Amino acid sequence: MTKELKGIAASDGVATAKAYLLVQPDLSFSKSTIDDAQKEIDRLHTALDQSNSELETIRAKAAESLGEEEAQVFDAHMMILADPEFTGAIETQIKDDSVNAESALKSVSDGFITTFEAMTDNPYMQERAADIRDVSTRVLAHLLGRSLPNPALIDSEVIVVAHDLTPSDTAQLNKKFVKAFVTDIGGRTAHSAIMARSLEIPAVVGTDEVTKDVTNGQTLTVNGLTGEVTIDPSADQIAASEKAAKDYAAQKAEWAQLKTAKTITADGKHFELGANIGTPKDLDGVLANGAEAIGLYRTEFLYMDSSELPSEEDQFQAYKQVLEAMNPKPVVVRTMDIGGDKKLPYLPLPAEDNPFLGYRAIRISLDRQDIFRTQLRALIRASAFGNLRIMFPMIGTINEFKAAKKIFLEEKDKLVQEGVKVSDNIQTGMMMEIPAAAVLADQFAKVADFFSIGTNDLIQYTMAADRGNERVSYLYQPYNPSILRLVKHIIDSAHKEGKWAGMCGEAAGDPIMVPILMGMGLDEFSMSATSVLRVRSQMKHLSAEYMQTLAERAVTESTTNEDNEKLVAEFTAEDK
Ligand SMILES: C=C(OP(=O)(O)O)C(=O)O
Ligand SMILES: [Mg+2]
Repeated sequence: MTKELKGIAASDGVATAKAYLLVQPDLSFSKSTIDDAQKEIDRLHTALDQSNSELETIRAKAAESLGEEEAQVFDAHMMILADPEFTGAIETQIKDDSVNAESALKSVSDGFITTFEAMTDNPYMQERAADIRDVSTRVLAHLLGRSLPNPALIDSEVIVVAHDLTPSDTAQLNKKFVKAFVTDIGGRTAHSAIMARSLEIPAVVGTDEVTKDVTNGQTLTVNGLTGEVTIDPSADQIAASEKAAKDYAAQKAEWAQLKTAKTITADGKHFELGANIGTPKDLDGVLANGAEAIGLYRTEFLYMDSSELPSEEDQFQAYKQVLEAMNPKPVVVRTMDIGGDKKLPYLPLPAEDNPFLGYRAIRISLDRQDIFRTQLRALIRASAFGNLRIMFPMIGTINEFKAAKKIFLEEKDKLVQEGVKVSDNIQTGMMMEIPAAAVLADQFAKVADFFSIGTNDLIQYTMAADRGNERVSYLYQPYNPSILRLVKHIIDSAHKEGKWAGMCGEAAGDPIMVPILMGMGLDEFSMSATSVLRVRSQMKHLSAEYMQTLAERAVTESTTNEDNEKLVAEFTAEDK
C-alpha cells in the first residue's frame, strides 16, 4: 500500500528504484547446554565456511567497485576465520563447557576483543579487535540462519534504506548502483549528508521510521529536493517522480553553462565561490563545477580512509596533488578535525557523553603534537606547489590559536633550516564555529589571517541543537537573527583588520542565506561542489548593493528565522 513520508532534504536529486535495507538483523540468542559437542562443532564449521565464501564474494566486489585498497580489510577478516587459535578456542569451549556454538563463539571473541582493546599503546592490535568483532558477527549470523546486509554486494540499482549511515558506510556506497538513500535519523549537516552531496547521491534523512515501513525490494521514490519519500508509489506518482528527475537534470544542464564564468552579481560585484572537499578524489567534482577555490579541505577523511595514522609522505602527496590541480587558485586546508561523528578505529578515544563538546579537532592536535606536527610538516612541504592556506578547526580561545600558530611556525622554521623549499606566503586562519570565538571575533581578527565561518557547528552550539538530531531540527535555524548577528560581527571584524572572511558551513550554499551573506559582504562562499553552479546562477540575478538593505533589516528588524525567510522572499522576488 502506498505510503508517504516526509524527512529532511539532505542531497539534491530525484530517484525511483527498489529498496535495499541496510539494517542489522536481530542476532540475539540464548546460551544452552548441549549433549552432542561434535554436532555443535560441525555447525560452527559450516558457519565458518559460509562466512568465508561470503567474504570472498564481498572482497571481489569491493575490489571491483571501490578499489584494491578498500578491499584489503576483508583479507584480515578471512585470516581470522582461518586462524586455529581463534577457531580452536571456540571448539575447546564447546567441548569443555558443553555449550552451544553461539555462546562459545561470543565468549571467545569477547575475550580476544577485551585483550586487544586494552593494548592502548598498540593501534595495530586495537584495530584487530574491530576486525574480530566484525567477523564474529558474520559467523553468528550464519549460525542463526540470518543474513547480514552489505553495501559492497549491491550490484543493481537500489535505494539504500538505513537507520543511520556513518561517514564510512557512505564512503562504501557505489554511486553506479545506489540511486539514493533514506534514513531514520540524521540532519542536513551530518557528515554522511555532506558526503552524499559530494557524491551527488540524492538523500532524505530524519524520516523517523523508514526502516519500519519499508521491506527489501519495495519500490520507492525519493525526492532529495523536497524531503519526500513514497513507498509503493502508484503509476502516476512514479511518472511524477520521473518528471521531477528530468526537470532537475534540465536545470542542472542550464547551470552547467556557467562553468567557466566568473561569479558576478547583477550590479557587477565579484564573489569567490569555492568548493569543500574531503579527499583528492573530489577534485574532479571541483573542476567539473567550475569552483574558484577550495574553501575547505576536510583532511580528517585522509585519516579515516587509512588503517593507521597517515605518514608525512602520504599526506604530502595528497596535499601536493590538490594544490597542484588548483594552482594558482587558493586551497584552504583544515587540519584534522576528528571527534564528534568522525572517528578513527586506530585512535580509540574514550567514550564521551557529549562527543561534540569533547575531545576533538584542535583540542586533540594540541594534545597529540606528534600527530599535529606531522600534518603541518606535510602541509608546509606541499606549500611550494600551490596557493596554500592553513586553517585550524574548533578554535575557542585566543590561546589555542596562538599555540597552534606557534607550532606551525616552529615546523616551518625547521623545514627552512633543513633546506626544504616552502612558500613564504602561507596564510593561517581559523574556523569560526564556536560562539565564544565568534563573540570575540574583533580580537581574533588581530591574530588570524582569515576566518571561515563553520555554520554547521556554529548553529548547533549557538542554538544548543545537535546538528544530527532530527527531533531538534526545528531549532537548527540558519536565519535566526542570533546567528546572523554573529555572522555579521565576524565579517565586520575581519574587514576592520583588513582580513577576509569566508563561510564553509552548508549555509554558504543555502539559497535563502546567499542573498543575506552577499549583503553582509562575505568575501568567499565555500560549499559542496555540486552547489557552486546553482549559487553562481542565483548571484547573477541579484544586486549586492540592494542585498545590503536586506542584510541590515535581517539583523535589526527580524525576530525569528521565519521573519527572515519572508524578508528574503520579498527582496529577491523582483530579481533585484
Ligand atoms: C564546515 C564545518 O565543519 P564540519 O562540518 O566538518 O564540522 C562547520 O562546522 O560548519
Ligand atoms: Mg565544524
